[in-house]
Amino acid sequence: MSEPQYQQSNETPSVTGAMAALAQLEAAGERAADAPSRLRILSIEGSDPIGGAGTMADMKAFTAQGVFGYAAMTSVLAQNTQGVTSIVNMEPDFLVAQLNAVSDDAIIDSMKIGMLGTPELVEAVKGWLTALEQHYRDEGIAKPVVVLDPVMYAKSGDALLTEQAEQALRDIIPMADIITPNVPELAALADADQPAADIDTLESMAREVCKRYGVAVYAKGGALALVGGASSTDILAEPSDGQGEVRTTRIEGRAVRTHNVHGTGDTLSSTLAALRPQCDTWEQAARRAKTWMNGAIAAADRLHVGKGHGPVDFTWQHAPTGLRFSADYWNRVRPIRERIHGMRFITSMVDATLSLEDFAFYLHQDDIYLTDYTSLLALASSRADRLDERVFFAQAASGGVDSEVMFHHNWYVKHGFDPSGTSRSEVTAAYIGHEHRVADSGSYARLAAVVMPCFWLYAAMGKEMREQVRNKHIDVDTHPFGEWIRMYSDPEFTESTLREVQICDRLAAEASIDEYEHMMHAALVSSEHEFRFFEQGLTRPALGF
Ligand SMILES: Nc1ncnc2c1ncn2[C@@H]1O[C@H](COP(=O)(O)OP(=O)(O)O)[C@@H](O)[C@H]1O
Ligand SMILES: Cc1ncc(COP(=O)(O)OP(=O)(O)O)c(N)n1
Repeated sequence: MSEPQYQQSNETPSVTGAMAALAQLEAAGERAADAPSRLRILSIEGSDPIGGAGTMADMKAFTAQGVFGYAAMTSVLAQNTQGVTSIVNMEPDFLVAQLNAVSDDAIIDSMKIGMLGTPELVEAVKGWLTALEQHYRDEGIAKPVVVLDPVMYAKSGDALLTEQAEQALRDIIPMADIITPNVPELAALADADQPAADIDTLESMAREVCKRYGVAVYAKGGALALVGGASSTDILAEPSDGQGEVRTTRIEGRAVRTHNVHGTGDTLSSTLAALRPQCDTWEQAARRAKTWMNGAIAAADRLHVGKGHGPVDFTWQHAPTGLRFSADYWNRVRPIRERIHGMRFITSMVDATLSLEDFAFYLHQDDIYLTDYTSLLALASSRADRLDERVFFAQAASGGVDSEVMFHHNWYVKHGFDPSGTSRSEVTAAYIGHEHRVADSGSYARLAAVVMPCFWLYAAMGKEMREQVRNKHIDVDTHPFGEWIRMYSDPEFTESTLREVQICDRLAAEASIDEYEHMMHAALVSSEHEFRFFEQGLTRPALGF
C-alpha cells in the first residue's frame, strides 16, 4: 500500500490554509538565513567633537534604532555646546572617495544627508547619488531611502552652508524622498520673509515647500516648542497624488522645558532614515521617531555635557551608567526629603511640642502599617535569588520590625493609651495598597525598591533629628520623643538600611531600563506615601482613637 499523499483536493480549506501558511513561514525562515540581520544606513554629514550633532549624532541615533551605520564626512568642525569655532570642508573628490569606499563595498538601505557646506560638496553628492541609483536600478537592488536635512545654520547661529551653496542645495532636493527643515530652514526654502511663529504657519509653509519641490517635508517645530505651550508639534507634508495635492499630518509630542537641544534636528533626521525602511509609511516612521526623540530630549538635562546647549541622551533607554540606583533615587527624592524634614510633625517632635495624642495616632497607624510591611519583607526573603539577601530580609521581617512594635507597645503603656479598636486610615491604606500592588508584579527587584524608603528616609531622619536635638542642648534620653529618635539613629538600623540600599543597587545594576524605572517609580511613590504618613499625625481623621 502506498503512503498517503497530501493532495490539496482531499483536505479541508482550513487544513490547506494552515499548510500554506506554514510553508510560507518555512520559506521565510530559509530566506532569513541569508538576509542581513541589520538595516545599513549611511550618514553624509559634518562632524561634532562634543558628540551631540552631525556624524556623531547620526551614528548614535542609528545604534539606538538597532541599525548599522556607515559615515562619510563632508566637513570637520571645531564645535561644542556653545557654538562652532572653525570648519574645514572636505575636498569634493575626497568626499566622493569616501562615498565610493562605502558604496563599492556594501549595500546602502537608507541614507541621511546633512551638512553639505559648499556648492562643490553638494554637486559631489549629487553626482555620486545619481550614479548609485542608476547602479542599483541596473542590478535590481532596492533604491535607498534618502532623507535630506537641509542644514543651513546651527542653533548657535553659526552658518553651516555658504550663501552660494543654498541654490545648489535647492537643486538637489528633488533627489530626496523627504526633507527635514527646521523652522528657519523651512522659511528659507519657502522664500518667506519671516520664520513661522505658530503651528498653522509652519503647516502652510510645509505644504508650500512640499508642493514646490514635489518631495515629502518633515518640518521640525522645535523652535515653536520653546516659545510656550505643553506640546511640541512637527508637520509631515506629503504629495498625495501626482497633481500637486498635499496631505499634512501633525506629529504631536510633549514639549520638554530644557535648553539642552544641541543636535535635535540631526538626530530626528537620522532617526527617520533608520526607521523608514522598518515602517510602512512616513507617518508611522515619523510618529516612532518623534516618540523616541521625546525620550532623548527629556533625559538631556541629566547628561551634564558642556556649558551651553547640551546634547540629548541617545542612550535614554538604558539604565544610567556610572550612576548607582541609590544615588539616582537620593537625588530624585530630594524634594520629598526636604518636605519631610521641614514638616511640622517632624519639627514639633524635635522641639518637643508635638502633642502625645498626635504622636499616638501616628504610632498606631505605624503599627498597622508594620503588620503588612513585615509580610512584604518576608515575601522579599522568599523571592531573593541570593542566600545573603534571603537571610537579610528574613531577619528584617522578624528582628528589625519587632523592636519597633515593642517600642510602640511600651510607649502606649507608659503614656496610658489604648489603641485597640483603631482602624487603618485612608493614608495608611493607600501606602499599604501601593506596596502590595508593586509586590503583585512578582518582581523581586521592585519589591526590594518599594520597601527601601521606609528604611532610608527613617534612617536619614533619625540622624538629622538626633543632631538637631543635640544642637538644642537637649539630652536625647530625657527628650519626650528621644527613644523614637534613638531607634532610627541607632547604628544597627543604619547598617540594615545600608544593606537594603546595597541590595537595591545590585538589583538595579542587573535590571533592564524598564525594570530600573519600575524600581525607581516604586521607591519614589513610597517616599511620597512616607510624607503623607507623617502628615496624617497632625490632620488625623477621627478613627475612634
Ligand atoms: N523643547 C523641546 N521639547 C520637545 N521636543 C523638542 C524640543 N525641541 C526640539 N524638539 C523636537 O526635536 C526635533 C528636532 O527639531 P528642531 O529642534 O526644531 O531641529 P533643529 O535642531 O534642526 O533646529 C523635533 O521633533 C522637535 O519637535
Ligand atoms: C556638523 C553639524 N551638522 C549639523 C548641525 C546642526 O545640527 P542641529 O541638529 O540642527 O542642531 P544644532 O547643532 O543646531 O543645535 C551641526 N550643529 N553640526
